[in-house]
Amino acid sequence: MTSTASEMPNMTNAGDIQQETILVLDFGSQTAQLIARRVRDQHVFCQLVRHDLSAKRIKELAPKGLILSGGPASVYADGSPQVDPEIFELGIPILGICYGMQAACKAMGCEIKPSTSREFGHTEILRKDGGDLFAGLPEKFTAWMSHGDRVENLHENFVVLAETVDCPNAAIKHRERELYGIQFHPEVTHTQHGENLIGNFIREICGCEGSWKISSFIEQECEVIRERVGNSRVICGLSGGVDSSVTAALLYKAIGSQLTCIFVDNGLLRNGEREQVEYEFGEHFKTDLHVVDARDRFLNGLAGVSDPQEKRKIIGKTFIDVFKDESKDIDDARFLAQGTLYPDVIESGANPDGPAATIKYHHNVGGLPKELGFELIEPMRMLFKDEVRLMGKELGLPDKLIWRHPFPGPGLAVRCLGAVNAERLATLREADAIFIDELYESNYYHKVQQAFAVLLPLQTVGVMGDARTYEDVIAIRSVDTDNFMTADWSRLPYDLLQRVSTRIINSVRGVNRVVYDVSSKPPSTIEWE
Ligand SMILES: Nc1ncnc2c1ncn2[C@@H]1O[C@H](COP(=O)(O)OP(=O)(O)OP(=O)(O)O)[C@@H](O)[C@H]1O
Ligand SMILES: O=c1[nH]c(=O)c2[nH+]cn([C@@H]3O[C@H](COP(=O)(O)O)[C@@H](O)[C@H]3O)c2[nH]1
Ligand SMILES: NC(=O)CC[C@H](N)C(=O)O
Ligand SMILES: [Mg+2]
Repeated sequence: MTSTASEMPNMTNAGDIQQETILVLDFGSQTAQLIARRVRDQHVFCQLVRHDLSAKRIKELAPKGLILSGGPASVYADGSPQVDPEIFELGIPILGICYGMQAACKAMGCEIKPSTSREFGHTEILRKDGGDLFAGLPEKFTAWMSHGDRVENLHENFVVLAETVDCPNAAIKHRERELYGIQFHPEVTHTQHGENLIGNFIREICGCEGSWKISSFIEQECEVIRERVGNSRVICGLSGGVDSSVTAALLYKAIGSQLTCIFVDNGLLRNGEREQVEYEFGEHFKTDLHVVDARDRFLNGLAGVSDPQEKRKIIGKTFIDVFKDESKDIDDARFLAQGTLYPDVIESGANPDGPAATIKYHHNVGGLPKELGFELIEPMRMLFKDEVRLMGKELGLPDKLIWRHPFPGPGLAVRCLGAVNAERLATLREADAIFIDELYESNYYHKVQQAFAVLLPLQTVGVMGDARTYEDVIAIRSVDTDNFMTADWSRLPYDLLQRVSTRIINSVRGVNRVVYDVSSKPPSTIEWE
């Protein structure tokens, strides 16, 4: 069978989930991802799905529990997202958080209204009842709230577990069903005992044992890969980045010499990157490594294109074309392995069960051509970056590689805003190398999670050697993040920024201005395109 990108062969299908799973129904909360991470911290697999997933589909997926996330809307507003009321008949324990609680209560016949006193930030929670959800928690604790609506006229079927000064129904439980609601957010670290509360829900109430560990995931995936691949060969797109290196290491563990790695020099790489990959993977790892020089092919394809989504699509397609051509000489190369991660999948809106918003087409997911010509193997499609790093460690990869900053597959093309050509790429490459060098020199490289330079599509006026200049602007970006779904800009020391700026302006021809990006994600993203 030849798979197309839209079929997504190893997407979760009915019956796919063997391990105990919690599903988070996403109502658009900024912290929905965080809920999933918190659940996984308890060694229980957790997936984000769309808020209106039908009860029928949920039953097929057979989760041990459901968590309804918060969300920006008001449940009483026209067109606001609602749950399928049938989910309350499935007999699966449910925890509603903020909007999720309000949506559940509305479905159960309670009234939700705008509150006269809204609660944002730290709020004291006062417990009123024992109960499993709060087991082991103190009578009073501080939680993080962010709501303007509240549940009024609580139905008699509910009992109140906790209140705050301004919110009489801060935590509730249905008398007959395993249905809980909390108006505060246990997933954020500002909430005291949030971890215990989530732990109580998934272990005591949903009955999860918590056996989902990276080491068992590796063994399980190796089995799945061996079974799927049989005696065929697997081509792995290897970029030298964390994700594909871990993918390659996992595949090597599973199928050994049936693996061929292809590194594509797409002309969009950073200074010295090709040499580094050739050295590290050719010398240290005994894999069959093909290095393909496809610089002209990519740059010709990108000529005259400045739309970011268009760039990603062209790059995604060219990658596949290169993989196809290169694998012509490789016998029975049926499979293509990629280091696709969960955030790539979610942000591309590519999971039919998942939340729908398309933020950008990651070149390796939404940017893939329809007729792929390979069956995809994406063992980490359900993992977050920090989990992949753990897996890399478990598989014995060196720290230097595991802790490398991520570098997007479309490379410098999405950091060279506007036209992409050899000359502009050279300018960007030089500026980027200086920034990274200074980060290493000052021991900041490993204190931040991702840093890079961006070449802006505009010129500004400068004065150099008493003469007017009208030249390019370089933006530098550095972020602190643990899972790349949310991020804050790094508070780099001024003298470091100053050294970077001086070195770039003095030595990179055609640049007369450097700016530092002070935006967080959200509302910005980490990359500029
Ligand atoms: N230059 C390249 N040659 C071959 N394959 C590539 C190249 N760049 C990206 N890919 C493929 O696309 C996938 C996604 O790229 P992405 O940048 O997200 O991951 P990565 O490079 O492996 O890790 P990191 O996020 O740490 O950079 C890679 O896992 C790899 O399979
Ligand atoms: O392989 C990739 N293909 C892409 O198209 C792509 N876009 C963003 N990124 C990387 O993803 C992380 C989050 O980036 P954003 O905040 O810009 O969405 C950051 O680490 C980005 O570098 C990509 N990686
Ligand atoms: N954080 C939330 O889920 C907010 C829910 C709803 N919009 C409110 O203001 O109450
Ligand atoms: Mg990369």
